[in-house]
Amino acid sequence: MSNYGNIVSETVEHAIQAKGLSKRFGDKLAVNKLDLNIPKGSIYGFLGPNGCGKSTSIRLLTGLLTPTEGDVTILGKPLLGNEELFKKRIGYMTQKFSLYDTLTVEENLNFVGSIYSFSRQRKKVRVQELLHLYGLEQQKNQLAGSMSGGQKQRLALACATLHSPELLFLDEPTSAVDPQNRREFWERLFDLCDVGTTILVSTHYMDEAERCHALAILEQGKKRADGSPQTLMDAMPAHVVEVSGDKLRELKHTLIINSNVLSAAQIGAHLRVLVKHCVQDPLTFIAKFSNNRKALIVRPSLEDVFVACTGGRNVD
Ligand SMILES: Nc1ncnc2c1ncn2[C@@H]1O[C@H](COP(=O)(O)OP(=O)(O)OP(=O)(O)O)[C@@H](O)[C@H]1O
Repeated sequence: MSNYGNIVSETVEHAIQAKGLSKRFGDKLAVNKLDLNIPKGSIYGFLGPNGCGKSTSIRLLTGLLTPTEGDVTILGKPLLGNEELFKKRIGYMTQKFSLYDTLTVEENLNFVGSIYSFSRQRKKVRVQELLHLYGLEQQKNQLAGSMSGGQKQRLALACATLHSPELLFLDEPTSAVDPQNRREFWERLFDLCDVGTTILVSTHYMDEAERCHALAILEQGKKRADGSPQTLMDAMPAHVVEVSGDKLRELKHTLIINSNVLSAAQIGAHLRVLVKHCVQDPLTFIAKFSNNRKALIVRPSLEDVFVACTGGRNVD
């Protein structure tokens, strides 16, 4: 169902559009002139380090924060003035999962159903459906506070989607869970996407960002690059050279002070070096320092793109 592949087409319907979106807290410009065009039915990622403005951007797009400047259009209508209307069409899962620890799994879901004014019968049916869908039937009488990270995450997603929102915002939803739970969680996101839900997810993790149909790399409140993972990798603004041999730490320290080197990081038995595009022949350039060590030009990864776009600062 995703129409991300048609993003260049004029006929693409957008779930989220933002133009010049900015948010200032005192002297701090947390979000700086953000432009977004996110097609309906796609999974879009915000990738960036702590404090780069991911959560603030999400709060601006959900109407929980008022922008200092800029406009947001959600599902074809301006967000400003329609915040109440959108409450029923938007789901939001926060980093902390926002569960009531002293309520059971079922009580948490019932509570959300009441917030959305579901009738008793509709609530009963929907809660049973979600308990089944998210594998929580066995835990339905367990207090949310006593559940594992993965179970809490499933319950939080069930709560955020109880009212079947067309648009779902997920703020670092997998920070507290193990890789297996992260995998399963992403399968559930694609199931939601398949029935037409548009999902915006923020993350620190490269592997998660690579699962998105498209993503924005954010740094210090600014969008440094955006596009599908493949497009970003194809348009990588640096050469990637992998060097192998001995004394790689020594070589790293020599390379990193050269102004044509964006980054040098050891990955296993290789040194992965990002050389600026202005260097015409990166292998000859590296050979000047590498003392007959083996060097190869390799395909960029999303992490290389991230490093090149953000000047070498790492996500944590
Ligand atoms: N209510 C606020 N008042 C003042 N400063 C704020 C407020 N909310 C966020 N900030 C600042 O804005 C910047 C962006 O914060 P934000 O929480 O959006 O980043 P983030 O990318 O979501 O970080 P994290 O990954 O740690 O959640 C940070 O410097 C933060 O301290």
